[in-house]
Amino acid sequence: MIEFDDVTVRFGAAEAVRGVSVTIPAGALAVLVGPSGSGKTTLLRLVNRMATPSAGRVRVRGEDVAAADPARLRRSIGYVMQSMGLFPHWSVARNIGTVPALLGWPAARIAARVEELLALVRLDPALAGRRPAALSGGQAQRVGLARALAADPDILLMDEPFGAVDPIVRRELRAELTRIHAATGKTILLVTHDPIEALELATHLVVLREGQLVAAGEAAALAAPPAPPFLRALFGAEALALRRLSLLRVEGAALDGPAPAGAPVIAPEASLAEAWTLMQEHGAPVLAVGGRHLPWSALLPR
Ligand SMILES: Nc1ncnc2c1ncn2[C@@H]1O[C@H](COP(=O)(O)OP(=O)(O)OP(=O)(O)O)[C@@H](O)[C@H]1O
Repeated sequence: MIEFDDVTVRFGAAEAVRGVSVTIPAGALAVLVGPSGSGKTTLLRLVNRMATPSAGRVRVRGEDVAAADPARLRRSIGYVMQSMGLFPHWSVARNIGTVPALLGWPAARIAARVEELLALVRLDPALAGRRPAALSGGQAQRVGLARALAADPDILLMDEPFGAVDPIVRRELRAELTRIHAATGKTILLVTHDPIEALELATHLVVLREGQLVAAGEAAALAAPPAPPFLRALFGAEALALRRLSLLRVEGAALDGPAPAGAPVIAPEASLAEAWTLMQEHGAPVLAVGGRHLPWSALLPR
C-alpha cells in the first residue's frame, strides 16, 4: 500500500533519511518511532510529496508518487499535524468540511458528512458552530482528526497528533484512534517520539535511528523476546512484554483439554493481557476457554 524503496532524502550535505526500504501493508496502523532527528517526519512527508526523495522511490497504492499530481495526491490522503492548522476564523463545521468543499461536494452532503464525523470522533454536535479558539486542546485534536477523515481517504498521515495535549486526554485520544482504525480499516502512518504511545497504538512498527531503518514489522513480533537491544533500550523490556501480551489472543495460546472446575472463563478473542488481569483478580492460575484451558505458563514467551 505504501512502499519506500531505498529512499534517501538529503538537505544540503545532511542525510535526513538514508536508504530506507520498508512496506506498510494496507490497513496497518504503522507507527514511525525513534529519537528526535531520526527522520520520522521526513519519511512521513514523502508519502504526500511534502518531501522529495533525493534517491529511491516512494509508491502509494502501487503508484510512484513522483509521477502523481501533488494537489490531487494530498487531497486523497488525510493529514493531521501536531499544530493541526485549523483555520481560526472558520467554524468547526467549516474546518471539517474543507476538503469536501474543495472537491465540490454539494452543501447538504458536506453538512451530513460533518455530522457523521462529529459522531465518529465523539464531539458534541453543539460545537459545530464554534471557532477553534473556543475549544479545549483535546476537542481541537478531534476536529483535526475529523477534518483529515472528511473525504474518506484510505490513507491517514499523523505527525505527533497528540503532542499538544495533557497525558489523560492523550490516552483518551489514543483509544479513540485505535477504535476508529478498527472501525474504518484505514491505513494509518503515525509519527511519535513516545515509545509507549508507539507500542500502544501500532499494529506495525517502523523504528528509525539517524535516518536509517533499525527495525520494521508487526508490533507483536518485534515486541516478542528477545527484542533487539536497540528496541529494548528504546521501549523498555517491561513495556515490550506487556505490549506483546496485549497483541496476542487467548485462542492462539489456549491448550487442549478442559480447565479445572470453577476456573474463571475468558473469551477466545480476549487478549493475553486481559487473561493475565483475570488470573490476578481471581488468584487463578488457569482459565477456561470453551472446552480448552489457558494455564498461566501459556502467557510466557516461547
Ligand atoms: N527542511 C529541512 N531542511 C534542512 N534539514 C532538515 C529539514 N527537515 C529536516 N531536516 C533535518 O533532517 C533530520 C531529520 O529530521 P526529521 O524532522 O525528519 O526528524 P524527526 O525524527 O521527525 O525529528 P523530531 O522527532 O525531532 O521531529 C534532522 O537532522 C533535521 O534537522
